[in-house]
Amino acid sequence: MNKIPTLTTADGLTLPSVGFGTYKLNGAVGVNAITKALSNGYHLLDTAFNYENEGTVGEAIRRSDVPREKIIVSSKLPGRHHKYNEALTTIQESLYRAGLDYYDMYLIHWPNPKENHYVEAWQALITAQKWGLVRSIGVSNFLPEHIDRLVKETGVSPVVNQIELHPYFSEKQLRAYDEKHNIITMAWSPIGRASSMLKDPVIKKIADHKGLSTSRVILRWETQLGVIPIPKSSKSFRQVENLDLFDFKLSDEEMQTITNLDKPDGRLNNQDPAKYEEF
Ligand SMILES: NC(=O)C1=CN([C@@H]2O[C@H](COP(=O)(O)OP(=O)(O)OC[C@H]3O[C@@H](n4cnc5c(N)ncnc54)[C@H](OP(=O)(O)O)[C@@H]3O)[C@@H](O)[C@H]2O)C=CC1
Ligand SMILES: O=C(O)C(=O)[C@@H](O)[C@H](O)C(=O)CO
Repeated sequence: MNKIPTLTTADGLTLPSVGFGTYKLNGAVGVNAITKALSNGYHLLDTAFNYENEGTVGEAIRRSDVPREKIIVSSKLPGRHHKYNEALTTIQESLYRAGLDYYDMYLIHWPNPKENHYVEAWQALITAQKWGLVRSIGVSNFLPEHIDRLVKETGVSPVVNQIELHPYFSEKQLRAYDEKHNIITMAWSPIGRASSMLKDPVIKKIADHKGLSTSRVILRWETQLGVIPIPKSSKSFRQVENLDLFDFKLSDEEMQTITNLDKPDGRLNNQDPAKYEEF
């Protein structure tokens, strides 16, 4: 397998251009899957307070042969703890759960604009970074209006925005906004949670022509867009497949053909961050 390229955040953190999603990987089964992912070459792990598996991630890191300092561990603040003091306590709890001294990246999971405490949450992340609890800070599911407000009220920009992104929802405008503001876009559910997207005839035609699986074509499309996909798999052979993206390329025409699959209602579960709230 070819070496995995890296991207560098605005504040100097080096990120592998593909990460590993851990939602639903819990307990002993989760520890085995995540330890395997580390040995298969994933050095960016995505977790969240709400996944209730930060302990699982921490245990996998301890069991792995990969040194802690070679791994980017990223977690997320839940919507119910956006108030400043609660947010700081939650980040500390997140670290205790994982048994780690620091996170490399910490994100606000959802903006929850009706609750309207996300600026306070951001101030807490800024403090956590000053205290050395987290190396870099970012957001997830934030729209430009939410990020503009963070920057206006605190002067500090997130370095990452993790959003739903796959061929049926390719987020052209939000990607352009992130790029303009030097924010790296990460793609969640990058293969659409193995939905019918993996059988899409347009993607399948490109995949068949190149002798590849549809998941590899989709993940390669994302990396060529400059986005970091974080596919999850409990199976070692799929983990390997999903990382094997760097010995082939999609042509400009193939890229555009996949981008054209975008649909306005292409979200998997209709989770529009302007309205959807998660606690
Ligand atoms: N910030 C946010 O709000 C959100 C963040 N996330 C993050 O993004 C990560 C990835 O998204 P997720 O929702 O898990 O969905 P993914 O798009 O990563 O799909 C995961 C599903 O695809 C299957 N799969 C994986 N690889 C293959 C393959 N090569 N061929 C066929 N099937 C495959 C997996 O099954 P199996 O395990 O059996 O291989 C699993 O069912 C999450 O784990 C989480 O870390 C997710 C949602 C929201
Ligand atoms: O996986 C995540 O990070 C989420 O935010 C999930 O809650 C996701 O949105 C979901 O699965 C909701 O049903």
